[in-house]
Amino acid sequence: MLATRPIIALDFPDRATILNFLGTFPKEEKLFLKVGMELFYQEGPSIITWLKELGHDIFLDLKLHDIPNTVERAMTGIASLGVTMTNVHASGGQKMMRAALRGLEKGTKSTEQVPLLLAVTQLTSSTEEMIQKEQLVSESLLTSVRHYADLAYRNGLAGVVCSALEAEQIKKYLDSEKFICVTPGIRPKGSQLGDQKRVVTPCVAKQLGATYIVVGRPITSSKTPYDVYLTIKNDWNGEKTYD
Ligand SMILES: O=c1ccn([C@@H]2O[C@H](COP(=O)(O)O)[C@@H](O)[C@H]2O)c(=O)[nH]1
Repeated sequence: MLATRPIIALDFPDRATILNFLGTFPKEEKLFLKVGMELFYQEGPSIITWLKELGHDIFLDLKLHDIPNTVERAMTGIASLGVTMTNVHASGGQKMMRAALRGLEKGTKSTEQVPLLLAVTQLTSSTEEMIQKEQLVSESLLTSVRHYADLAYRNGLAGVVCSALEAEQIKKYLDSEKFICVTPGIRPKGSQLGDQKRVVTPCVAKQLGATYIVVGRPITSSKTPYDVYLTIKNDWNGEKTYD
């Protein structure tokens, strides 16, 4: 399985700004949008209903990380929103991951699909040095990411959030092509890295086995978001490369 549409990270403060942003896209273009903490905490669940009514698919990226009971109950609420994908931090542990799945199953209507549950491994803004010094991880970053992916896989999650740099290794390690690798830290050649550390271009992400790419600022900060979106989409789909 390989997604054709890049997921756009809608890191905006409110509905008015999104209306402006989406106004630069043709109305008939159905997008895969990621709603994260900034937008969800400002606008609340109604933002999801609204974006879905416009015909878009939603990845709700709240990265839950709490005790299993709390995460289970929160996920029941999230499932009722009808999102396609959502996530937890893998470092919350196996019990928490299983609780999250239970919550999603409880909250999903019998006529709808249970949202895909992903586990965030190591943030794409983290480096080898950071995880060793700040998290006291004694293994390499790749080993840590693979370990979290393995926990997610063995506990029935659909996939992980990781850098595309690790996607190939994860799939090999788990011997599963179906396991989803959703990869932020995507930067077309020449674009600003910002706080991202483990980055690749859309084209390289595909070669490395990413299932989905997540792109925010290269599109949302552009003066021509739709053009940039199409260029990234083409690069991801192998129709054009940057050099
Ligand atoms: O490891 C992670 C997990 C989530 N993200 C999110 O993806 C987007 C990336 O945005 P850019 O503007 O393209 O950097 C953002 O919403 C993050 O919260 C991530 O970057 N890394």
